[in-house]
Amino acid sequence: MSNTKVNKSRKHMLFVPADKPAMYRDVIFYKPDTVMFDLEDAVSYSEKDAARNLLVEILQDIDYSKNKIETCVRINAIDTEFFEKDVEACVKANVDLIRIPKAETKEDVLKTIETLKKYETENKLPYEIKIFLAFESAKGILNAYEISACSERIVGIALGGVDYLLDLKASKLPNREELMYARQHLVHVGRTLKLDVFDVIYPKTTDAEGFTKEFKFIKALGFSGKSVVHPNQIGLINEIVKPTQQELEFAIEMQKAFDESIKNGKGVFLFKGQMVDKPVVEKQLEIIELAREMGML
Ligand SMILES: CC(C)(COP(=O)(O)OP(=O)(O)OC[C@H]1O[C@@H](n2cnc3c(N)ncnc32)[C@H](O)[C@@H]1OP(=O)(O)O)[C@@H](O)C(=O)NCCC(=O)NCCSC(=O)C[C@@](O)(CC(=O)O)C(=O)O
Ligand SMILES: [Mg+2]
Repeated sequence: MSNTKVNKSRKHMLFVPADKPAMYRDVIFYKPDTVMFDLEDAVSYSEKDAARNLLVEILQDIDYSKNKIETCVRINAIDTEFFEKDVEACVKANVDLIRIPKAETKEDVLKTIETLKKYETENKLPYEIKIFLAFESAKGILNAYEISACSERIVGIALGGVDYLLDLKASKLPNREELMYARQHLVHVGRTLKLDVFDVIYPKTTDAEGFTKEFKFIKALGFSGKSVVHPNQIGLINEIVKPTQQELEFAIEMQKAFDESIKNGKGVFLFKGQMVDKPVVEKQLEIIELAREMGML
């Protein structure tokens, strides 16, 4: 994973409205993989400047990377009066990532990156801020591959379900069937380009059962993780993805058996009644890696 200061895979990105000072410190206890301070839709027009100033002030003070938390800021779109100041603030706040909302064209994303480069150079930033793109419209979804492939800075993509439904003039179905096309399209784009792929927010913050069902479903579709709006949802994701002790032991045993088999010149063999070859072992290696990240090893 391409990441400037924090080196672990992303499963959750926690939205924090950038105008809520009390939430900034609490985030350290919730331990999201990525904290995403929002300057866009969670902040009202009258508070945009104050929120941006607060963000720079607090991020110069708190070092989230010490707690292995990656920082991201969702900026306002390029066609707003806030855009340029938001980008400058991200550089001054030394963030790891910028999330570009409502991405629709390659040209706008490239212009955003040019603006970012200008401020990085002016401020002599010693690293490159990476980019996460959110697709939130029919046009964005259709152009997603071309846009996502336009720069090496792009490390992940996300589906913004609330705005997407508005744009599509669609409504929520019981199992979110209306999102299937966009979800599967973005998973294909993300996996082709080796980017993280993030699913829509789940707005019912106290519905653990509904959240768990939806998270298991989107993991099975191939998503890396989910944008979340409440700390409760971080714990739920950790519980779902954390391998059981039994799964971990199985993975370690299979890896050992595979290494032995390779030494003996055999690429395929039977392990506990199951055929095993390279891709089967690679899946188990993901479990071992995740267990390591989650402190089980
Ligand atoms: C919903 C609510 C107000 C409820 O708060 P409440 O305080 O009533 O909740 P409580 O349960 O009482 O909180 C218990 C304790 O946790 C603390 N706590 C709660 N949430 C926390 C948090 N996020 N970060 C840190 N701390 C938190 C709280 O401060 C309290 O701390 P304490 O007082 O010390 O006990 C709050 O969660 C919240 O603001 N969420 C983020 C909302 C947001 O950013 N929306 C914009 C992004 S989506 C969008 O724009 C759509 C999108 O664009 C998306 C896309 O593109 O993907 C699209 O198109 O789909
Ligand atoms: Mg949105």
